[in-house]
Amino acid sequence: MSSQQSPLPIHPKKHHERKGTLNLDPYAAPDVYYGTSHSPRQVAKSRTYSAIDQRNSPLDSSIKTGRRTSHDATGNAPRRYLINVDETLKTLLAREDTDHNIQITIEDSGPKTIPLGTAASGGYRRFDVRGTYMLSNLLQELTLAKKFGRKQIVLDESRLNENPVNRMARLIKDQFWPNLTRRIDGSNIASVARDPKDWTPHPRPRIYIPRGAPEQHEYYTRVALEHPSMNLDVIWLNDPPDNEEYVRDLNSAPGLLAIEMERIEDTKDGKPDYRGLPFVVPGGRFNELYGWDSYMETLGLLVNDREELAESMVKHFCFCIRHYGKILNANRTYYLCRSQPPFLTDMALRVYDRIKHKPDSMDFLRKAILAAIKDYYCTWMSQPRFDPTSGLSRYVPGGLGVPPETEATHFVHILTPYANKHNMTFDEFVKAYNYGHVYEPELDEYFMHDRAVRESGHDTSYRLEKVAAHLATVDLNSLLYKYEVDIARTIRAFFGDKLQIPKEWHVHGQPETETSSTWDRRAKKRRQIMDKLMWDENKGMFFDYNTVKKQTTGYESATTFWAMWAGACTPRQASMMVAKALPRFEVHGGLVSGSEESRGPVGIERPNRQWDYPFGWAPQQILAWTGLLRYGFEEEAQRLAYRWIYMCTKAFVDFNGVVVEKYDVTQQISPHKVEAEYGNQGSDFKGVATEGFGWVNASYVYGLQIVNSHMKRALGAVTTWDTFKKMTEGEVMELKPEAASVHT
Ligand SMILES: OC[C@H]1O[C@H](O[C@H]2O[C@H](CO)[C@@H](O)[C@H](O)[C@H]2O)[C@H](O)[C@@H](O)[C@@H]1O
Ligand SMILES: [Ca+2]
Repeated sequence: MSSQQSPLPIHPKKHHERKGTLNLDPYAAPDVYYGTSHSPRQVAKSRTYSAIDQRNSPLDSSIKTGRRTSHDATGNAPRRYLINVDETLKTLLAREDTDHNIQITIEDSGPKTIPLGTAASGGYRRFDVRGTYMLSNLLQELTLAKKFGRKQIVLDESRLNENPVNRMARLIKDQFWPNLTRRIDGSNIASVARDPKDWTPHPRPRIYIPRGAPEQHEYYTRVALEHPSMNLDVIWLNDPPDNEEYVRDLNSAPGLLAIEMERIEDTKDGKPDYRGLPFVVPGGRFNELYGWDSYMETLGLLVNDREELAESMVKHFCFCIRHYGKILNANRTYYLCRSQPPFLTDMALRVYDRIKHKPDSMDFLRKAILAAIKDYYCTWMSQPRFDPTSGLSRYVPGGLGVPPETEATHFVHILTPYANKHNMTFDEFVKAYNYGHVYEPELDEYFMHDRAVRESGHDTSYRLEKVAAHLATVDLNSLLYKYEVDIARTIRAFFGDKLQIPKEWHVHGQPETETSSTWDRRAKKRRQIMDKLMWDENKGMFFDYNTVKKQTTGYESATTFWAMWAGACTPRQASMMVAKALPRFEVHGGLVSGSEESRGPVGIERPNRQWDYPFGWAPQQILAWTGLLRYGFEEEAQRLAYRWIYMCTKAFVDFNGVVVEKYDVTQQISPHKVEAEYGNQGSDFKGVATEGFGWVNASYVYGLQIVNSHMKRALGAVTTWDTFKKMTEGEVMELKPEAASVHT
């Protein structure tokens, strides 16, 4: 074949010229792969495309009719295809997407094969791309190429038949994290301030600024004046910002809450200029800085060497604690009274460990610990969250009325009987109730618990429904135990056992200097109380403690393993949890949130709750793996990580690269299909998933640090745990060295 017909790098003399363009890493990120390798200049220079014999292009009639064609064999060189993007996309979807959802999955019943012309033959020789996985990868690649404006591409086959574990990990690193990354500043405020959950008739971008950040008010005011078309509303926040009536009233004009910015070079006319620090959002309809999602994401970001992102998320939390008094559920006005499970100390220590060579790293750690101490006192150890009788803490956020951010229909079944009772329409009743024009103490009680459920992050679950605000949960108290030990350890190890508290971080009644012994005592005390009030020796697990009824709830929840994560249990308790509790939660795809028995029967009258059986969530897996490793249960940690990674990989392979917020961990075939409450964020994409879901992305790359290389190979071949176990029976499993460092 002449070089005219085959101008791709098969000619040694041409090889050098094409370095960095057509000879790109086949696994390069899409912006590089479709941006550089197929730049218009390169296309014009190369005769590749003009050399395509259209009669033999992948778009000829034989493809459209699905007829098989004969192929030439090639040598051992990696194969590349020459593809006209639009037409191949059209043909591919027409043949293979038989249920028309713009995804190619195992539920489609097309011929499952499409011939593509090789680049080496100028499109003349063709080979079949076969099977759901390769075809769906083709769809994903073509969709990406189109997004980058490519009309024609040279596509490495290795992008289509890539080991699925490598592919998913690669997408998380190169695409999902960047696509989930946001900043809030003048360059994008008009779009990021928009809220897909905004319920008002005329949404507009609004940014609320705390009184302690006048520089941001000045900055955004200038941006709004300079860009009137943005229609940006810049509003001072009241001080204090979390008065319940005030927060309720803000629901008629909801907006973003300002977070940390960095000063950059002044504008041309000498005005102070700022840039928002980056952060990662959870994904789906959640487009803000979230509380515990950010911690989970941090674990994945650190695996993927994105410490600068993790660092700035810690800085955002410090900003939130300083100006809003807490780590917010998320930075929207309707979350001003609500926090989420606190992970700041562990997050900051992990980040510090990765940035300690930087000159300002000690400042970073100091500020984060000062912020965590303030969060501890103001949020978690103040009433109503702190229960002085038990000495434990509960999720009890403030707030009035109906949480506005849920789906419109979410509370219909609860509120309709009250609307009928007051002879009002649904909307009239909600308004009257929110503004105290009708008095319904039972509803007040219901919504107090509902808000607590949301603050717990486990929204929603029969474990917590109608009782959450009374519960000293295992999860929260384990996290606070971890705060206490981390603070003690940090003060001792980094601050000479004397941490001075500057004025801006000082809390009423706090000593001017914090020392480790106080924090050690607090931790010891909490552990004793947890042991006394929450531990069940017979069941071998910790249970939530009802501070009103003064008894444990008996609801079996995977949050029992958080005590292991935090180091709040004895080695003996840890062994008992492994022996007795673990079998109650371990299923096909890892850990289920709670036991089926505790959840009880479900049906039309009692629908599934997304944080109950049979659903499994990334944070539960991550914390259990880390806890198990902490107490020396490597085998169990590896097995659970294997199960979870297998399940995510299987869904990814069979369902067009899907990565979702949560999974039905009992399902072998389509675990990503979850019919509960808010649907499943991350499943609704056309052609290609571009973000995954923050904490699942993190769990995947973090879990890959825990399984050993043998397991990783088996996962790449999509081998179930049971098969893998049979294959390796009798072998002694090696523990990956990285696994030893996954806990702090
Ligand atoms: O809008 C409904 C609820 O959405 C959030 O909760 C869920 O998503 C969060 C983001 O991934 C996650 O942190 C939480 O655990 C999920 O249950 C939000 O946090 C809730 O406040 C909100 O009511
Ligand atoms: Ca389909």
